[in-house]
Amino acid sequence: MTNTPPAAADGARPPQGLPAPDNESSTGGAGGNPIPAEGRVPPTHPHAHPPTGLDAHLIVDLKTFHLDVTLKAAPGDVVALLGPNGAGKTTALRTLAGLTPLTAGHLHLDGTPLHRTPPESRPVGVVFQDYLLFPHLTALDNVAFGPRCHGATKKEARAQATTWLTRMGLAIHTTTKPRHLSGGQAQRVALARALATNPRLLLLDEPLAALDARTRLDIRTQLRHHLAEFEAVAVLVTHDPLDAMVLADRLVVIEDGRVVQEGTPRDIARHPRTDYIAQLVGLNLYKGQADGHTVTLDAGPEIATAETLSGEAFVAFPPSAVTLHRTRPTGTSARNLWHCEVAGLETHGDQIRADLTGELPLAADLTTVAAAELDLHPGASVWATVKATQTHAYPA
Ligand SMILES: Nc1ncnc2c1ncn2[C@@H]1O[C@H](COP(=O)(O)OP(=O)(O)OP(=O)(O)O)[C@@H](O)[C@H]1O
Repeated sequence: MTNTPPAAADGARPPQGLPAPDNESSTGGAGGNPIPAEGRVPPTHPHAHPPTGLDAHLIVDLKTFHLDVTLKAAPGDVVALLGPNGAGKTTALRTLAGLTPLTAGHLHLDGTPLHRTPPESRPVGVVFQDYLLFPHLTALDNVAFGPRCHGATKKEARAQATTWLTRMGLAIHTTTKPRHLSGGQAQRVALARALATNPRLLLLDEPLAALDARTRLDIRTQLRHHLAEFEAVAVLVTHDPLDAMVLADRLVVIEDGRVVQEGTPRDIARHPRTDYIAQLVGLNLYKGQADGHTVTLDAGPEIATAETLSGEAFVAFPPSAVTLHRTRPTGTSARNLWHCEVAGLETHGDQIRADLTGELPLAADLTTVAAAELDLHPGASVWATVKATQTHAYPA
């Protein structure tokens, strides 16, 4: 997500258009309520309706971009919005947060229309990518800021903040200021601040993007645990398919302002329906006309499949299912054989990924030793084989 709301990096402006925080450390226990009366709502949000979750049809017209996304989620669901750059994930999240107005459509949470409620009064918690912690406030006061904005007294807010920081394993950091927190600790403080308001909708913008690889692994596990315990709706935006698969129950893939596919991580990984998703989950994907065990691609060649289908179909197989040969193989049991040319080679984990063009454009993975033995280089002519049993065909 690239265009987060006005940053509070200098502590001057709070997230989500909320009033600026009082410096709780300096005002002590006395002091008046800094929150304007019109921005005050009860600390908890009694439901006019039983909690039914999120029911949104987000239609937003920006100058050169049109978003039209339907999102539904039951309490307890964790939904990940995935999509390429510029797809509209940020716009969708900002609209859910009330930072970008709806042009049309609706936004209902637990049966209540939210789009008529100002952002600061919505039962919505947001964790921004760069956390937007107030640098001059301690971890405790940063977290207490959430409930304070939702009308809690200073004492209540601090008690809630202490509970949440303890729950996040940060009890010993209550008096620490953000600059002395590690990335992972700051992330948890930001999550505690959002959760301390008892939101009915939790929004997370690239929650792990600012962390280094090692911290990311730990925090991903912890975040998964906290999200599993969260009993309202959580929506997160991420570029990272692993984060999405680990953290979310359901993925909603957005391309060009529209939902192109949604489902469980397993469904999406097994049945990608666009090139972007196929790339994301690391599969070669083709579309064509199925007739029995053969799918004839729109572009020409045929793929032999294990499944029997008829009509429009997708066929997918992983790059690891491809075997490369420098001369046309004889006596292979693989039913698929294509003549290709190496367009490029790159390291992919501990493998070499060969990008092939020709009869069928495809990606193939092989070991470094195999790549050396085959003397692969850009422009090299190769034969690719794939067993029908390693393909997966499904209706388009
Ligand atoms: N305030 C705005 N006014 C006009 N156009 C905007 C505005 N904000 C975003 N856009 C456009 O809307 C489109 C979607 O942007 P958005 O940031 O929602 O995508 P994204 O999926 O979050 O991308 P990324 O992954 O790069 O963050 C882009 O073309 C962007 O230029």
